[in-house]
Amino acid sequence: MSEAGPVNIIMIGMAGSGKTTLLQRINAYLHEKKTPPYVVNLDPAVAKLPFQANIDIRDTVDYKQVMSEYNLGPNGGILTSFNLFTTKLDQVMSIVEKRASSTKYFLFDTPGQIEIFTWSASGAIITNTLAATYPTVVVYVVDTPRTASPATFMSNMMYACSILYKTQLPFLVAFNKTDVVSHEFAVNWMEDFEAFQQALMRQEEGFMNSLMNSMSLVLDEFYSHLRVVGVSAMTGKGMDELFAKIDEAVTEYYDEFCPNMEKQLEKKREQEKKDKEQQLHHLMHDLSVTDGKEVELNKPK
Ligand SMILES: Nc1nc2c(ncn2[C@@H]2O[C@H](COP(=O)(O)OP(=O)(O)OP(=O)(O)O)[C@@H](O)[C@H]2O)c(=O)[nH]1
Repeated sequence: MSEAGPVNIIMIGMAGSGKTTLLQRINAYLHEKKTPPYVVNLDPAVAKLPFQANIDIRDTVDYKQVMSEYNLGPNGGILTSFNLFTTKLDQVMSIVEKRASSTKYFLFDTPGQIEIFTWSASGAIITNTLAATYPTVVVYVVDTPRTASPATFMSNMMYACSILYKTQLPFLVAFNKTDVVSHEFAVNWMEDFEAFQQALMRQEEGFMNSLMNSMSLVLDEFYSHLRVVGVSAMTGKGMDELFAKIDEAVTEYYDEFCPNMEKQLEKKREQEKKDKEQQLHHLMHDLSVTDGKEVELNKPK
């Protein structure tokens, strides 16, 4: 891994949060900066893209055909298409490697059904493969106006938190649609626990109130390390700040993610070595038990 390598940016977020629109905004921003990105669409069900994807999952699999062929519903069709595409990931990676010297950013749009990417084996294979090759940053897109109530804010943050812990990748939250509602309330709730509690008491009652109170205590630790930026995919507001946070996330990739990954690999290698030694030990033991006599194998009936 070289520090001059390109950066993979993976857009993740709830359906309708504005992933595709924000990706298009980033695309335009990078074209303006004379560093055109390489764009990969991983959403098999998107009807129309506002940009020309360099690699498009829809060119490889037709999710409607997959649905009828395997007798699946829409989500099953999207997941199966996604799995089928992942079998060709080596081809995507060879393109990424070929383009690495001339492209600074690779952008990945993911399906609106967020769990298809975040909780599937294929999603993990894609993120792990990308992160093992070049700095990879997750941009978690939030629909700010729809997150203005404490309950939706809390569930969105819990989701973001679970994705961070699952991927372990440098992460940032992009509060989108700030042309409609400013994200200041969210920053305030993250920084000031009492402000969140007051908002909670105004809107939620009973069980929900105490549940969210406990959850917000858990999230406190998550907030303290979280990178947050307010953007508008529609107007382009916040793009410089977004890229400043992406730069910070890339630094985290080299300073924290890579050494951790190296430690985990070392642990895995040690375990494999131990397993091999144990297998060899068992084999030697079995050989000495049979004491040179021919071992009788089960005959097929
Ligand atoms: N006002 C405003 N609307 C936005 C913004 N970003 C996206 N939208 C609108 O939000 C809607 C959803 O945007 P998409 O980009 O399709 O969202 P998505 O997350 O890719 O959606 P899925 O593919 O279904 O997951 C569209 O109507 C966009 O025009 C923004 O910054 N401001």
